[in-house]
Amino acid sequence: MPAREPADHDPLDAILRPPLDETPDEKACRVAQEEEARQVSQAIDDTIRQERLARKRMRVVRLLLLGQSESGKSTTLRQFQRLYTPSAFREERIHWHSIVQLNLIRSVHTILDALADVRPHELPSAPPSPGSSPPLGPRRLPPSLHSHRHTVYGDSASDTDSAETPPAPVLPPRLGELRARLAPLRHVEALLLARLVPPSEDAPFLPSRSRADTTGEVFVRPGSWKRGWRIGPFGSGGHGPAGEAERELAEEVQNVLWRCSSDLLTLWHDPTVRSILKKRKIRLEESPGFFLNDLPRVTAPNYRPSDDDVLKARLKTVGVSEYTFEMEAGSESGTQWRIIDVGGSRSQRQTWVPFFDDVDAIIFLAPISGFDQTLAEDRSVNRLEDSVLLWKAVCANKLLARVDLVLFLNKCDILAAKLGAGIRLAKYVKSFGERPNEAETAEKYFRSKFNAIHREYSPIPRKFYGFCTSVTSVMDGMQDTTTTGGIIASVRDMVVREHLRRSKLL
Ligand SMILES: Nc1nc2c(ncn2[C@@H]2O[C@H](COP(=O)(O)OP(=O)(O)OP(=O)(O)O)[C@@H](O)[C@H]2O)c(=O)[nH]1
Ligand SMILES: [Mg+2]
Repeated sequence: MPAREPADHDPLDAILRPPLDETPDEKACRVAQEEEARQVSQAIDDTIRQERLARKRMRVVRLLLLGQSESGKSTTLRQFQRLYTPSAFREERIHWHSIVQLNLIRSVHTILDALADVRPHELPSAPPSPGSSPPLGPRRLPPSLHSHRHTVYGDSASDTDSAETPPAPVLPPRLGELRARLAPLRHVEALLLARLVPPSEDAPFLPSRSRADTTGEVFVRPGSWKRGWRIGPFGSGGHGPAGEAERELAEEVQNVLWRCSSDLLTLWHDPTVRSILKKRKIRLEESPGFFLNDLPRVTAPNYRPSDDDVLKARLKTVGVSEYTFEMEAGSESGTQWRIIDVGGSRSQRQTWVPFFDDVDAIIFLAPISGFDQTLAEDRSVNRLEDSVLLWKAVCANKLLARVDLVLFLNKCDILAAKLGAGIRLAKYVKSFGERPNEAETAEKYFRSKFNAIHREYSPIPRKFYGFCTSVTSVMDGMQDTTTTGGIIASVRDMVVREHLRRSKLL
């Protein structure tokens, strides 16, 4: 057996030790080389230290927004912009002008589509009929309605049949005339879409129009739509012939809307229209991008979107958009934020995972008002159920085990409106049981359910941050955690705290 080396023996030392027969010249050369090497190594160490310090000083905070489509991710992002980079937010408001117009026109088309095949039982004087979708075959009508011979899709069988088979679809003539007068809106919609999406891009419509649901969503890829939309309708930006053409187009759109304005008001306030929408369970007021209650303002020639309009407007996200900004004010001034907003529809969700790697916190949005709705992309899936499954998956994800999750139980305003209108939560969520059908009780119930999932599925214990939100609200009160501004401020504090804790580990 070889003899054991002394404990402090360093095998490298023997190799690096200068030779015993080193001449004075060789020694001087070696010492000079060693000094040079030391300086190079010192410089490398300094660079690394400085980079680390710069990273800490710059404080890049990464925040990822997750949740199903229409949950409110992009709206939350806009709230961050409104609250922390208000001047940039104000400058961008003009870009939303045409999105609001498109949203408005889409609501109008939902009504006009519903008027295309009105059935007698949907008229206000008609007795209630079981279910919202009447049978399409011939039926016996109440005598008072037999006189209506005006049909909108010319059911020939009803014309030839005896008294047993009265005409099926009927539309009061005044509504037929309104429909005809509002036909130019189709053209305006096409103009807006062509202007919004350059010809090389994907078609901006998702093909999902149906009678019960008002989707048929406009989408554009992030970053591209504002480029095609540089010019506001009031001559902001854009010179030369292209700018002139853009301005003319914008004026034409605004003129048509202005000319249609009183017909639009008549249509929206018509009791027959309201009755038809109600019987078909079309609740436009609760749909994304609802501007029919703002008709005079939005159709006026001098219309400019307000903060509220920008938050209420609907533009579906396809792909991933990363918004980087520096806080303009407050103690966090200088902090760079990267907020990553992803598309939430099912086909978009595979884009999420690459962002799990380097994120300080996640805001997960669960729109609890969706308990009686199905996904636009899959009519067999209940929205609330989808949110619960997504939340479970996010909580259980090992890559996110050490990331703080913030839950926004969103669209509480719509939840309150639905329960207030008599829609019973227990009919859709059996476990809600006999609890009072009130928003406050429902919010508490959902909070505890989502909290329980968080506890059960998180790979390692972590704190639960859950808020009931209506992220379209412009109520601020930074100290008040019941307002959107207050909630976002406390999320910001939490995220910054977490970020600092992580950077200390660098
Ligand atoms: N009433 C109400 N509307 C909301 C609320 N949150 C979002 N909305 C509206 O719902 C619509 C959808 O919100 P978005 O922020 O576009 O949803 P998203 O999660 O980004 O959806 P995708 O881009 O499809 O993934 C918009 O018209 C918003 O104005 C809310 O709390 N209350
Ligand atoms: Mg979005």
